[in-house]
Amino acid sequence: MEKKTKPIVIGVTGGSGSGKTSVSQAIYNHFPGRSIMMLEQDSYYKNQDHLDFEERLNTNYDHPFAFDTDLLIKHLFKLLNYETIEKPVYDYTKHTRSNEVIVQEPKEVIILEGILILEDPRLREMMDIKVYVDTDDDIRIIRRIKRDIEERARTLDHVIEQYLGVVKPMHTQFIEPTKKYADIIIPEGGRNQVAIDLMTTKIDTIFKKRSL
Ligand SMILES: Nc1ncnc2c1ncn2[C@@H]1O[C@H](COP(=O)(O)OP(=O)(O)O)[C@@H](O)[C@H]1O
Ligand SMILES: O=c1ccn([C@@H]2O[C@H](COP(=O)(O)O)[C@@H](O)[C@H]2O)c(=O)[nH]1
Repeated sequence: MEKKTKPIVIGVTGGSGSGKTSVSQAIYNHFPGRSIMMLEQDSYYKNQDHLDFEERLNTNYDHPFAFDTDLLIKHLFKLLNYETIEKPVYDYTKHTRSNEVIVQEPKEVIILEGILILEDPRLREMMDIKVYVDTDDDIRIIRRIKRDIEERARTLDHVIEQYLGVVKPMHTQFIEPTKKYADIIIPEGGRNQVAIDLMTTKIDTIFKKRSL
């Protein structure tokens, strides 16, 4: 009996501020109206409704324990089985899940993006292509300061304290070491058009093979 095809999972990882969201968006935007979707690991940060705001501020968001990885894996399995999921929505300003969910229909190509997606062997096992966006630490912190103040309602002092206390050491301990699992390493994220073209060409081939 012919083996049924399953959706393709492309994992895109890298440190905070490396440009992995920009790379993933650029790939996704190349295929308007096609069977492709984004799945952000950030959506699977654990619910923290039981903690007060001060405690949430002190959570280590760069440790694998911060994520509800079981739920992410469950949803990924459903998508690979062509089932619809209800994706959680994370609110960075409140440091917890919002009450909303996004109904996400299955697609042929899934771009899974996040800082620690290559850290869990179960997730690695589910990916067909693994990409690591490799950007210097100084560039990443500059981007993070700008983004966290403008978009995530943080103060400069908080961003610096969090970076030195948690983000940097967790990056060294958990994120950087996952580079060895990558099939492709993209230097300097967002604007590496050559790398984005290579990825979109590969996805085009997948669509053609599936007559999509
Ligand atoms: N190549 C780039 N040059 C300049 N700014 C960039 C570049 N790539 C991303 N950015 C900016 O840096 C910030 C972080 O990028 P993002 O793609 O969200 O990174 P990540 O998802 O890895 O945290 C965003 O504000 C984004 O617009
Ligand atoms: O409530 C939260 C949740 C996450 N963070 C930080 O976000 C980054 C991951 O997002 P990127 O888009 O990859 O930067 C992670 O480093 C956490 O520290 C947070 O500050 N608060």
